[in-house]
Amino acid sequence: MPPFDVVGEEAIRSGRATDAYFERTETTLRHADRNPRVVAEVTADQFPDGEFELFAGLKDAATLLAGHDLDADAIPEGRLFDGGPVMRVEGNYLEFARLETSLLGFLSHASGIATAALEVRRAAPDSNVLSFGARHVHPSIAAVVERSALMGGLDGFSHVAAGEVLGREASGTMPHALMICFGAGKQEEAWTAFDEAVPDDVPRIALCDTYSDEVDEVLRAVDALGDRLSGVRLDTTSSRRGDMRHIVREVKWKLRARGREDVDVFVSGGLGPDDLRELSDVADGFGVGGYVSNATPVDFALDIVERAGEAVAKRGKLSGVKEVYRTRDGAHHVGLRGEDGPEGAESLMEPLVRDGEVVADFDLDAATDRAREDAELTGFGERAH
Ligand SMILES: O=P(O)(O)OC[C@H]1O[C@H](OP(=O)(O)OP(=O)(O)O)[C@H](O)[C@@H]1O
Repeated sequence: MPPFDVVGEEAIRSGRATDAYFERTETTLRHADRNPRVVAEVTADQFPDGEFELFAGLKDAATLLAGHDLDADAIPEGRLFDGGPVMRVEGNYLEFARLETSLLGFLSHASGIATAALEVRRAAPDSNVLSFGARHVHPSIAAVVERSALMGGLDGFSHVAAGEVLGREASGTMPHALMICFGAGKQEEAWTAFDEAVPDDVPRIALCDTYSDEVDEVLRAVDALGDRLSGVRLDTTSSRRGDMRHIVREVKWKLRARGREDVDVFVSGGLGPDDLRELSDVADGFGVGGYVSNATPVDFALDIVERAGEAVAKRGKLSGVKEVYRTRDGAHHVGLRGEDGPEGAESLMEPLVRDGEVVADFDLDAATDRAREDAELTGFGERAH
């Protein structure tokens, strides 16, 4: 038995990370000597409805398909979509039947998290926003959470091992546990010990809400660390929160009165886009956890839409191979392959896998840029969203 309840990489790659009915399907199709050439599409909604979502998780999905005798196309990571396929797979069905479960899981979870991150980003476009939510999810998907958060436009993340996977460094300073290890009335000792202990390149951001009033602790942190203090974090628990906007403004006022306008004020704890809209003109940065990491996965399904060259579909699904477009005015359009798209519209599908070889690249910064540009074009995350 493995030490943790984790389905491993080998099970995912080999296709054992699947639902049992695909194994039964394979057995039945082989028994019947039937393995049709099909086109299958991954779709969340059939038609556009004005609600965009951000596409993520494609790097892992492509890795899953690699080495199988099939072709695949997809919209690039970081594009917004609203109805119609985000991906299509063409090949003999038995090449990829058992991969459906993991394929949808890779895309669904990452896209849900990336969409929530983009909402957060759009709510406070100029603030420093970090992803703090890995603690809410199974550790085996921490890198998925942090990569998706970055794709949505967050500025950094807290999870150390996810940073190793992504080749980026985790951020963060001190929890309440550190303050409590020193004890009430000894906040100065905790902040000073932190300053003495951690490397110089770690920002000195003092947690200022543990035992007493936020303004009081902030001014004490200023006195304790002097010029070395670069910021303060207010993580006031919800039962004691009061008017956070007023508290932040008062903190900023009193920092200014001390000649310490340079000290940044960060807010964290239970925040979502509405809170960031409310606070972004007074606070300098935010830590956002559960709103992003606990996002509902996108409800993707994989459906066969063409069998042996003939358009097919189950009831309620649209038959035939489709293309998706971004129109000049920022709308999403779904049409049949071979038809002309709307005039001036951009076709979104690109080659992903050819003859089992991954032909796309998955640069995270480029995906983040696409997400920002698409959000601006489509109006994603504006108040009405
Ligand atoms: O609330 P979320 O948006 O999900 O963000 C994550 C929260 O987790 C931490 O607090 P927590 O009280 O769990 O830990 P701490 O007391 O050690 O800081 C962190 O300080 C955030 O407030």
